[in-house]
Amino acid sequence: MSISSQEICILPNKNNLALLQTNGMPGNLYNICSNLPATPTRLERLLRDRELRKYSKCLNDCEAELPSSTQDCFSPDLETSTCWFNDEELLEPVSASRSLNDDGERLDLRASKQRLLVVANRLPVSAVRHGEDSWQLEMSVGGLVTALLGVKEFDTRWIGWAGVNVPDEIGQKALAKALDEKRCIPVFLDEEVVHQYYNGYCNNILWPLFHYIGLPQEDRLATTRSFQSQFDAYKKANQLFADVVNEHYEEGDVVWCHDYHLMFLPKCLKERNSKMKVGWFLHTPFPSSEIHRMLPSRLELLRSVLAADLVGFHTYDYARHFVSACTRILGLEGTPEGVEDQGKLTRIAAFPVGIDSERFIKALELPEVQDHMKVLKQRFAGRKVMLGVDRLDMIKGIPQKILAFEKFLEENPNWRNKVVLLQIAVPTRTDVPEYQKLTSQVHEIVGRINGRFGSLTAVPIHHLDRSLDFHELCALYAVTDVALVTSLRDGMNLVSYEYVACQESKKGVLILSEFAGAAQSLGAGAILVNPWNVTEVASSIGYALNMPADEREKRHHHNFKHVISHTAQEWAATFVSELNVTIVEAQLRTRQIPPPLPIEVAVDRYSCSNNRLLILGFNATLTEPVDTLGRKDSQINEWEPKLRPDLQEPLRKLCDDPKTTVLILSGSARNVLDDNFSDYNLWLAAENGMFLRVTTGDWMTTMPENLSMEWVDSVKNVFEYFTDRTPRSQFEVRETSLIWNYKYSDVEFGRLQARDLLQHLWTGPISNASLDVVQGRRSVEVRSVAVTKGAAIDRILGEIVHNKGMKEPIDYVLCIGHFLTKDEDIYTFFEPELPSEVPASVRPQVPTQVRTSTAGSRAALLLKQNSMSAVEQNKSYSIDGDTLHLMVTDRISFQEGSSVLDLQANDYFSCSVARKRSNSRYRLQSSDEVVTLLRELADHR
Ligand SMILES: O=P(O)(O)OC[C@H]1O[C@H](O[C@H]2O[C@H](CO)[C@@H](O)[C@H](O)[C@H]2O)[C@H](O)[C@@H](O)[C@@H]1O
Ligand SMILES: O=c1ccn([C@@H]2O[C@H](COP(=O)(O)OP(=O)(O)O)[C@@H](O)[C@H]2O)c(=O)[nH]1
Repeated sequence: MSISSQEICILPNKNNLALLQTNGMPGNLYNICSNLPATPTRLERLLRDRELRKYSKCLNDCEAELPSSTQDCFSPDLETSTCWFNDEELLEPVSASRSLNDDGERLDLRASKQRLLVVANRLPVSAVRHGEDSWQLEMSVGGLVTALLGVKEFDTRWIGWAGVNVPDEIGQKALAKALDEKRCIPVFLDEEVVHQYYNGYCNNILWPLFHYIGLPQEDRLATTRSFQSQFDAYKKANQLFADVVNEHYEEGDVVWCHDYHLMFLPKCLKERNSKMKVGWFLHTPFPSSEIHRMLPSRLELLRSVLAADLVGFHTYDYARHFVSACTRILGLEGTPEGVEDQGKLTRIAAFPVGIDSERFIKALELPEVQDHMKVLKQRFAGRKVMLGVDRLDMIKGIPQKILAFEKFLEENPNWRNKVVLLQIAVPTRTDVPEYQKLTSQVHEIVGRINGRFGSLTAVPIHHLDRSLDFHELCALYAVTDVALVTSLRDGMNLVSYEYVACQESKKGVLILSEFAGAAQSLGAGAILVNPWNVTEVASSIGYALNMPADEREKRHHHNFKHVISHTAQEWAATFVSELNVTIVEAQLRTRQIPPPLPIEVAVDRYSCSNNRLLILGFNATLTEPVDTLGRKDSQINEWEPKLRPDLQEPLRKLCDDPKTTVLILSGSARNVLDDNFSDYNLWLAAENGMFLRVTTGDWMTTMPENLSMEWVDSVKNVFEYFTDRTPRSQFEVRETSLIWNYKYSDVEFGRLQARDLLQHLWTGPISNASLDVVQGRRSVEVRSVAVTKGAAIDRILGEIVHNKGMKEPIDYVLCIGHFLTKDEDIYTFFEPELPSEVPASVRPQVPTQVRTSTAGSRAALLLKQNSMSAVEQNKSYSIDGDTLHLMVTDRISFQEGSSVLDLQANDYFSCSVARKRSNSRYRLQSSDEVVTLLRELADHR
């Protein structure tokens, strides 16, 4: 039995329950098929890569002990004045260390580092113009910069916007040159694009939406109106980034796109070069699909991101939301590995970012930091100091923090002169009106509280609207007693990591919002709070200030261990390693997909043959493609499948060709085929071949004699029950099978219901019946064991040959369809020596031998020319209403002689339609391609 990710075909049996896995759940059977023997699994590759990294780090550490002249790295100075980040290690260029081949197998310690193009809206430096061709570079502020500056394992180049408009060529050249020294490459965006793309679409639409703030209340309508032009600017800006990447890309580079500013970039890059290794990482939360679906551009954004090979998030929750958006909004398949679209898998995973902890720990020893610490200690002597460090952004919950502090002072008068809140509020996105409003709001609250609780000599809140330099910040982190992080939502929040890194001697307490990604990693050591609950935050402040030393120590120790082991370096290395592995895996998977049908060859062989058989599936092969989510009426359409109008003419021509026999072989009921094909001169096989009719004659049944249908009523009851309880699901009763379809229902609810249904079928009243329960992508079908297209074709061929009085053997077979794996036995029927488990990659593309005239091997195939007596002797007829029953027993003995099927290897074409994996020899992408094929055949008589 072959198994695909879409359908699992299992005989009802309690022991099979372990196999009952719906897509998107661990243990999906897809894993089983994708693991070719002797091929390392993804986990094996990743573990091996991790080992190599550890080994290489160990070696680098040893190298670091060597005199500096023996090391081949240089560190350009960063020209800064107000820059707080001026460490010489930053933005360092290449030094030798290690390299992995694509399989992660070889360690070459002297080879150069892997080239990494980091593409982010913001460069680590922002430019300030000092003259026509003179620029000063200042370090940019924000967690993304902090995280990426910690990435040192690669030969990295940054591509991004320098935060300034440079309209003139002289200025652009000079800036590019200055940036080049820092291994940065600028993307120039003009003022209008920045306004619409950065201030508008990024920071006024995506940012608030991704942080669950919703669109700005006051100008919501204005935003709605300007949405399209902002989205156009967003796409345009992304294309400009792509152009710069393409200009600097070298084969083998890893291109790592960052954040919500560049969701369109993976698509732009892959369209130009599908071989480029592209990863995309989101630094913000990815919201529930219920939020994402509000975006008018929801489909485009998701699809563009999915063009990447690997998509990363800080937490499993964000990753889960993204997968859910893809399944609910795009209707794609979510698997444990990621999201699958037309056979292309985009891997989705969580990669929590960290900081370069060593840098902070070492900085505490520097004299300038020690000096700052001394000053701060003197300044706040006798008072406990609480610290807040945030960009002045509405997601950071600064007003909520200050209000909680006010409540604490209100309720704890004894603390009023003994505690101070130091709030560093770094100005950010100052051109966006919402941010301007926030600044005034915060100033107002701070003023009010200081007025209320301040004295002539001291105020409870020290609020600074500015950034600090690195040394000042480290000193602050080190001397304060409590850090207060009250983000309403925050992708990660690196401030909390930095605070922990600097608290090894003081063991201060971290109060951390449960809505920051960091809560998932530092949650055990921190005091977690809901920032919206001012009372809870106020009491947590009291708890933190009064916490005994041993509890502080325990909590700090836990977090410190995490911060020093989950560093930015580790984050980047893990992401890139996983990206490399994903690419290797994608190549392996591609080899499992059948190659496209060589239409020219199929047509050419067709025109050279004399007695051709065309076996065509109906649903999704000859019908219009239906779009599950895009069109609201598609469910209704699918209830009544219709032959595509553009197929009518070619099909008629093919049917009228005396050298061609056309057989429509479908799971559909007889009336459906009658409705569509009565006017054509062809053969209809309904219900997977259990009923057969030449359109000039009556229906007959080819059901095996002993086929029991006693189970139908019980299964029908079960299906009715589930249909009632699953909105938009439906079930169809056919004569030999029952199908429950939940394609249009809520994906997750549908899956859960299917799981329940299957469990009931396997353990309930019909568990001992001889049935196949076939789980389709979003359906469950129950049929008798003997009912498959492959089993029926045997009898059908016998009848066709007999009925037509064929004198010549069939010398060309084209069999195309969108068949369930269970029904793909029809493909192997014509080449039985091929085991169905053999993946497409291993199958010979041109088979050496297909079915020929060996006597006596299979019923109804081998007939003595001019004599149908063998078949006739084994046939019996009965009449039931309008139906003529043709009973053919499975075992028929044949007289020796020539065959009705004399098929050369290259005259047999099995071909799946719109299937990701298949046992067919070839594939067609969609029914559109079927149209092309049939038109071509019809033109070659
Ligand atoms: O570049 P700006 O528009 O001035 O904004 C600064 C950065 O803010 C965001 O940072 C996020 O990334 C951090 C690191 O992963 C994470 O800890 C934090 O929770 C996020 O808010 C934004 O995502 C960056 O693109 C901006 O550069
Ligand atoms: O005056 C300051 C205050 C903070 N930061 C840095 O800004 C980053 C803030 O990152 P976080 O993840 O906490 O939030 P984001 O601002 O990225 O949303 C941290 O690395 C801080 O050290 C800074 O560069 N200058």
